[in-house]
Amino acid sequence: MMAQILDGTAIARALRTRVASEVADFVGTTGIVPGLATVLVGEDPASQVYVRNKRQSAVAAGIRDLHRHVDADVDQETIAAIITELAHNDAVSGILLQLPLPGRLDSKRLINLIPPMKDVDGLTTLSAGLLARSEPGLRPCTPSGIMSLIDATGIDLDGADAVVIGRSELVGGPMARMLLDRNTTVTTAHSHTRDLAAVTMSADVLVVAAGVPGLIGAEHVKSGAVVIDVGIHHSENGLVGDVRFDEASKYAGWITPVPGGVGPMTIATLLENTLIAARMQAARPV
Ligand SMILES: Nc1nc(=O)c2c([nH]1)NC[C@@H]1CN(c3ccc(C(=O)N[C@@H](CCC(=O)O)C(=O)O)cc3)C=[N+]21
Ligand SMILES: [Mg+2]
Repeated sequence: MMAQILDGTAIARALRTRVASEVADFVGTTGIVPGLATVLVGEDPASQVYVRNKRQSAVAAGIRDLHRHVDADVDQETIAAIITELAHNDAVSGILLQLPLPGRLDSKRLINLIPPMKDVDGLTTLSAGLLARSEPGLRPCTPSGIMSLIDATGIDLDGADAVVIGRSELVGGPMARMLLDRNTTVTTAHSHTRDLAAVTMSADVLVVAAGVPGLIGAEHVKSGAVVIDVGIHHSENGLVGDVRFDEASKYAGWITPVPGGVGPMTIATLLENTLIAARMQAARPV
């Protein structure tokens, strides 16, 4: 049996179309055009590609594009002032500070200058706390997009075994929490896990966000599992993930490709969060 492909490109396109139509309705009823402010520091080529994709997708969905690009040698106070200006700017519904930042900048302090209602990346300490308590709030885009992918398979998550590899603040941490909120039995594995295959072989849902190219192969995948590959690495053979696709797809029931899996869902979810943010601010201004 070969796995069915979880086509993130197609599922993200459908989500972007739905968001675009809801944005048009929102503009019609409120007169407010949602705005997304992306903040890019420096010239990292991958970050430039991602930010360009986010801006283009926003415009295509009827969201206003407010971009700030600052030099790599910017100091902490300058970028703090930019974020504070965006925080008070009524044209801005959502603020996304593209990561990683140059190491001498204090990312956490800068992210926490984003008001919770404009935190479309779900990365502030407050948004993380709301998720930890299962209270309503903006959720990080990648795990939220992955939940949409898993739901597209139609599998029943209640009582299922889920394994997340990785515990980052951007992906693995919030992913485990969101799967728990859907009543799965969640295990988090990471670089210190002794016997990875022993843990992953029971997974009905396996989310791989380890940042290690080709970490997961045939010996890790339970028959029929949903396998989500968050990894994205440049290699001689183009982009590859954390999962050896050729091997894992022989056993998985569903599997995401790289590219065309999680990446497009991250961007579509960012647009969804920007609309949610605009709705919150229309109801109760920041
Ligand atoms: N504050 C912040 N929020 C983020 O959400 C964030 C971030 N910083 N820093 C970096 C990571 C990475 N990320 C991706 C988004 C889209 C694709 C994407 O569209 N990938 C395409 C391929 C793109 C390509 O060709 O390189 C795909 O997988 O099909 C990938 C990765 C968001 N991130
Ligand atoms: Mg890790």
